[in-house]
Amino acid sequence: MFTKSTWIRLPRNVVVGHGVVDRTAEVVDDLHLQGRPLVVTSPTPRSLVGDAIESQFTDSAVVVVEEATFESVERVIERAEATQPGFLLGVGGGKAIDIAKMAADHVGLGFVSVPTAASHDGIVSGRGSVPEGDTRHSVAADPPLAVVADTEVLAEAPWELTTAGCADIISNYTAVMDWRLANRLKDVPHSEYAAALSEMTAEILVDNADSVRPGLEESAWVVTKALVSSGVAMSIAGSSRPASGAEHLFSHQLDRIAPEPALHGHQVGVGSILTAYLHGGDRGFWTDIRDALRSIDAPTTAGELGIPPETLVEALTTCHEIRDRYTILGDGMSEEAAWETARKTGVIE
Ligand SMILES: NC(=O)c1ccc[n+]([C@@H]2O[C@H](COP(=O)([O-])OP(=O)(O)OC[C@H]3O[C@@H](n4cnc5c(N)ncnc54)[C@H](O)[C@@H]3O)[C@@H](O)[C@H]2O)c1
Ligand SMILES: O=P(O)(O)OC[C@@H](O)CO
Ligand SMILES: [Zn+2]
Repeated sequence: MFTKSTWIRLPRNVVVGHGVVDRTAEVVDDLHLQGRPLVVTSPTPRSLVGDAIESQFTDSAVVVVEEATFESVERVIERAEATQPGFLLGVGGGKAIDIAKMAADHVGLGFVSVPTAASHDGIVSGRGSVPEGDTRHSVAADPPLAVVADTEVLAEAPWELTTAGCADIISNYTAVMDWRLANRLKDVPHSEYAAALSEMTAEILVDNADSVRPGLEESAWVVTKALVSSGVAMSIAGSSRPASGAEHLFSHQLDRIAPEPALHGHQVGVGSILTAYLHGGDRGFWTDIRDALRSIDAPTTAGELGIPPETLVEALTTCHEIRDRYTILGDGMSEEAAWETARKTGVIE
């Protein structure tokens, strides 16, 4: 008897292009959302597009968040209970969008994602990523009802935010390898459609790396399309598996232990060099990953990340513990092997 079922949640409208932030109210109308918005944002994005967004609504409430924590989610929920909005707008980088997404899910309201940086593939996904104690949760949440990605705003964002988004996409290669391995070894549920879409997204981005250059609105367009596509792969999978393997565990651990963590995308990019090496050894394709990262100006070494070598090795040897997600790291690497991997790949000079 056939008993399988799936429920793929996707945004209804994805609006990408020049000046579209001024059409946020129109996008909201198209979704038939009622009432006023609660804008969830952080200080810089608020100063950049806050007025442009708020002026489109007769009345709006705002909550400013700084970190992706459960306390921040709680604060947004309290603000929503106090202000009774009709929907939430998440405006900013990955952290503000994750918090808005999770709070909206909790209070049962619709949510619209307005990224101000092309820095991560949570723009569209039905996941929220939050650290807690020794672990890192990938929380299921309703994906945004709509995405409003203004390429003018995204192109003016600091270049390193865009290169972080590119690296988050390039890391899909190793995430998919880990997912296939986990399926073969541990019978972890796997979707070949989601895996293929995730890999293809990385491939298209790498093929177009030449057109990804600072200040070009065309670059913001190329990268945003890839981030949307990667988020859709996560929605099809019903998990972050197609875009998050051991390279993400490594980055999540750096977020916990590094004196000054780097951007999420930059850390997963370097993690991807390391885990690509583990998948294939000397004959592996880790050099392709490194070269792809270099071609879009993303970091490829501990030094470029600003992470001390000892911290990087500690993250590599302990990150398998932070989540129950089987990857190439298995039940952990020895310290010697971690140093060797980091040196052979040039991640530690
Ligand atoms: N839910 C998911 O599926 C998913 C996917 C990928 C990443 N993430 C999460 O997203 C976070 C990483 O996102 P991030 O790299 O955007 O970090 P972030 O949200 O901390 O943003 C980085 C900084 O850039 C600022 N910023 C945003 N737009 C700007 C602009 N236009 N100009 C100047 N500054 C601007 C932000 O205010 C912040 O200070 C991590 O917590 C990661 O786990 C989630
Ligand atoms: O579930 P996590 O590991 O937070 O991954 C989500 C996202 O960062 C994938 O690019
Ligand atoms: Zn990521």
